[in-house]
Amino acid sequence: MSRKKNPKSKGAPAPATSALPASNGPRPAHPGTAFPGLQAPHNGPPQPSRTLLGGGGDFYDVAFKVMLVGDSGVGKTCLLVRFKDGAFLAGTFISTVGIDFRNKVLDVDGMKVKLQIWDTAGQERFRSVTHAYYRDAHALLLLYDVTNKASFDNIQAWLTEIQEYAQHNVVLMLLGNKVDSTQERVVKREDGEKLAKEYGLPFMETSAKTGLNVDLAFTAIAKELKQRSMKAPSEPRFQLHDYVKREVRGASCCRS
Ligand SMILES: Nc1nc2c(ncn2[C@@H]2O[C@H](COP(=O)(O)OP(=O)(O)OP(=O)(O)O)[C@@H](O)[C@H]2O)c(=O)[nH]1
Ligand SMILES: [Mg+2]
Repeated sequence: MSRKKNPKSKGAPAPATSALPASNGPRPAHPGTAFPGLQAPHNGPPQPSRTLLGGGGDFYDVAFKVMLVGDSGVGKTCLLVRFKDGAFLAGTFISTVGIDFRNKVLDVDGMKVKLQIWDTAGQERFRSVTHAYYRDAHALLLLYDVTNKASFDNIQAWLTEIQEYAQHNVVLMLLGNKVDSTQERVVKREDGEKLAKEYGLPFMETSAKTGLNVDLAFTAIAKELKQRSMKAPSEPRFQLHDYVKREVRGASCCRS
């Protein structure tokens, strides 16, 4: 992934031209066009089609683009790495440059759902790069860091940005990350819940370090997107809020 040492401790900003997808997936000609399985442009309802992606043998029925957004350092890259590889990136914080993505195919109730997950740079100087990608996102995971009050206070600004640049029907979820850091916590779970309720968002606390609720966050998004993509769903409508409330684990719990 395109990662760069935190500029707070090092030199000049990298040029925005480094904001290209990495070679770990298909390289789109334009943002949001890397969906061979999608029949509709941008974020219109994707039509199922069994597709073989690249040489990796990744069959899928339907594909969606999910974006991770939030302040620099909240743990977007770590969350993605935890979900994709089941590992935690400990040690020196290496800030993402521009934008990057990883693919993961999930089995959602018998259907192969491919998530193309875009990991954005939280740093202000890459904001214009990120703006260009919002338009094609089917879902957004908006993160703050429970040990960083400013990242929580900035959620409102992120929501304004999302309102301006994302599709009006984008699936949005609020995540309070780093709940393993109990000593350093400054944002209470209730505060996150209150904010989420105010904006009508599903909410959960996560830890990229322990894996708490990480799979759940992506699975919930995949279920919602899959349901939306089906013209005449045979099963009862998936209720994202109810599902999250039912499945979410507390920070004191050890399950992921
Ligand atoms: N304790 C703890 N540390 C975490 C967690 N997630 C991320 N970190 C640490 O927080 C720092 C920032 O994580 P990143 O994932 O690189 O943050 P980011 O949001 O991608 O930051 P930008 O790329 O600059 O936008 C790193 O030092 C991680 O090790 C977590 O769940 N728990
Ligand atoms: Mg990052």
